[in-house]
Amino acid sequence: MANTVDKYFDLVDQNQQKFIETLREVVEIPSVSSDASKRGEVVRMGEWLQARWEQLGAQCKRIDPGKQILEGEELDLPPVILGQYGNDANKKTVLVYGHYDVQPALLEDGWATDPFTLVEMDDGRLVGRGSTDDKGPILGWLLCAETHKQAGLDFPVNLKFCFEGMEESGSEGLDAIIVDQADKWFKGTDVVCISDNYWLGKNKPCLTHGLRGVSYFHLQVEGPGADLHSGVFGGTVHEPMVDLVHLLSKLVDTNGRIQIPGIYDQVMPVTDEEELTYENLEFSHTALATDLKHDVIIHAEERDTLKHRWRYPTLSIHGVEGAFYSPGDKTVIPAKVKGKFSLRTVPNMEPKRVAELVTAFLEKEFAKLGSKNRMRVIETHGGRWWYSSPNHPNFVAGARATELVYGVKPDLTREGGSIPVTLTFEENLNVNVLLLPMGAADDGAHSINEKIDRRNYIQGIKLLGAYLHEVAVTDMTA
Ligand SMILES: C[C@H](N)C(=O)N[C@@H](Cc1c[nH]cn1)C(=O)O
Ligand SMILES: [Zn+2]
Ligand SMILES: [Zn+2]
Repeated sequence: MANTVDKYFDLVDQNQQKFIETLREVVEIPSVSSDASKRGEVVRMGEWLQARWEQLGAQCKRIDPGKQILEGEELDLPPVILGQYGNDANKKTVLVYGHYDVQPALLEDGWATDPFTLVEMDDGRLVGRGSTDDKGPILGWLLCAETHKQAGLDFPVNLKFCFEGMEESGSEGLDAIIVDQADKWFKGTDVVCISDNYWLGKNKPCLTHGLRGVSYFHLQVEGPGADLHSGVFGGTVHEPMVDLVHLLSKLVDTNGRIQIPGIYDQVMPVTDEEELTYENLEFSHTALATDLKHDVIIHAEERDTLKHRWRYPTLSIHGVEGAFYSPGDKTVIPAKVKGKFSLRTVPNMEPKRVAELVTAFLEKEFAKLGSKNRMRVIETHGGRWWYSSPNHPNFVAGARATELVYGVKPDLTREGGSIPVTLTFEENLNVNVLLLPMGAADDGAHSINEKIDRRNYIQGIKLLGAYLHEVAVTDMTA
């Protein structure tokens, strides 16, 4: 094994520039799943992936999950690309998952360069939307397989893959496909690996064994039939935006404490054993404050910041649809506004209970306003939290691979973000799932100037390959 892996590492080093060009090609496809006008681009990205894997000899199956209504338009959901690369009864079978859709990005949001053009900076940052979330990592699996084939190296496992184009918009349609394909396409899977999250800092790699869930809400307040002149109607009608701002202000206090009664009732208490897991992690408020560009950290202790990222629920307010937001001064009373907020959920919160508590609270608060406007709470998408033991041999394989590539033992972390499909794989395939991130803490996923460092991208391609070689020689039944 050592010889093959060394050859593989050498080839990855030699092909660095080519791999960056491949990343450039996919960043140029603006596959934004939340934007109806970009749906064709999301599909094009899925087709790009399928074509490239088929060229390599993988057997692929495209599943179109159905329709969705977005911005009042009926749209085809982007395809789920399932694949099988290699089918040797003597090898283990690893299923990898990733997503080829990205978050929205506009130059005017504050990007220094065009978000859909990959730019390599002097300090090694490869800047472009999707570079770290999740186009870099999904290319990692492809480039690993291509490199083995080009060099005539034996591929260590049978690889199954599942790539979706709706992760950033609630993975609509995917759960049903996984349930349906559990005994078909996914049959024979020994372990699952997902590369779609980030290290805790900039230098120390990690393995991740937990994710928070997400419950996303629209709070709609509707009043008059059309926007009104504030000089004529201000002070004489109930304004939807005024009601909405009142309601949004009740959800969470300025120290991040959720104000919805009952929301913390289902949260698992911290045990002494869990306390120990916050020791010796490579995480510092100094580094975090630098990444944030301004010290806006609420908590005094690092471990409290991590607890509020990993194991306590949080509530964030994202935006208001229908409100005036352009430059300049418009004296309008918007007729209908939608406040958007989400909760990140943790063990043992149940999504149904969360929705009930949120709705009951907002209805009560709205009633107190005595407004003649109409209010609705709509849960638009959700995903469940996931928590797993990091003692499974799949994690041992991930740790060995990390040591081989980076020369250090990885930290064991949980992730504040959500990858809803993780639990669906675990429950329906009855196998262990490992999260093996490629990117670093300061990559700026979902933010402006998203990047992946050249180091993380190239070493990450090695890491995914090394992991597959380690799985091949690790007893997964232990
Ligand atoms: C962690 C992962 N890379 C990610 O960014 N997940 C998203 C999933 C999501 C849910 N609703 C919209 N997107 C996230 O955690 O926000
Ligand atoms: Zn992602
Ligand atoms: Zn994301």
